[in-house]
Amino acid sequence: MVTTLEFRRPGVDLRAAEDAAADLLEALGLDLAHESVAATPGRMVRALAEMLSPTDFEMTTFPNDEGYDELVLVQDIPVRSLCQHHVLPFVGVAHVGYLPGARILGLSKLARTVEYHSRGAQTQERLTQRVAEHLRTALGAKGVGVVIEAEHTCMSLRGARVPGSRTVTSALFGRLRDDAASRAEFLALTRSGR
Ligand SMILES: Nc1nc2c(ncn2[C@@H]2O[C@H](COP(=O)(O)OP(=O)(O)OP(=O)(O)O)[C@@H](O)[C@H]2O)c(=O)[nH]1
Ligand SMILES: [Zn+2]
Repeated sequence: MVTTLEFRRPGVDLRAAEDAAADLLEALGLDLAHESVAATPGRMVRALAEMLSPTDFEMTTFPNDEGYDELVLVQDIPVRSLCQHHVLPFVGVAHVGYLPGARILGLSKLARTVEYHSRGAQTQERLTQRVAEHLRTALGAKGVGVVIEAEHTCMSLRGARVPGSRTVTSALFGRLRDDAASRAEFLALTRSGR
């Protein structure tokens, strides 16, 4: 099981959210009287609730019987999250790696950890740190590294309007932070798609 996310109150009231969404859209000048948009506040709330609700999972690990001591890296894990300032999506990829200790992690759990922490409204910086911290705590690895590259729609679709710009963040622990060769190898592998 995984830890509770920060910046989140317990309890979701979908009914209250739907009423508020209808008020919001009408206050912004949308006419919800027409049949084709009458259900829009409910859809909007369900879509947001889905993006804000993480799903728990088991962090399956296995004994590192062969003593594998090189980098394990999963590249291009999709990231979809919401920025906490505008509640607009930011979308991109994560590259997540670790140097195993006594145990290795089920590979899908790297992607599940990213997905778990992506559900919410946050900064990209905090998302990157949360994924790395989660893996560090759960795995007892000798090193953990996370790089996220994402486009923030609050920056590309409105405001500064800079489509195609990517924000790159990283969080490194242990040997991937402190050992120059391991750090360089990890960062070089995460740059291969850029
Ligand atoms: N550090 C950080 N900033 C973010 C993230 N997502 C959005 N922001 C920024 O949050 C800031 C909010 O700035 P404000 O000036 O309060 O909001 P705004 O008037 O909508 O700003 P503009 O986006 O520049 O139009 C903006 O600069 C966004 O680009 C993120 O993940 N990390
Ligand atoms: Zn934003």
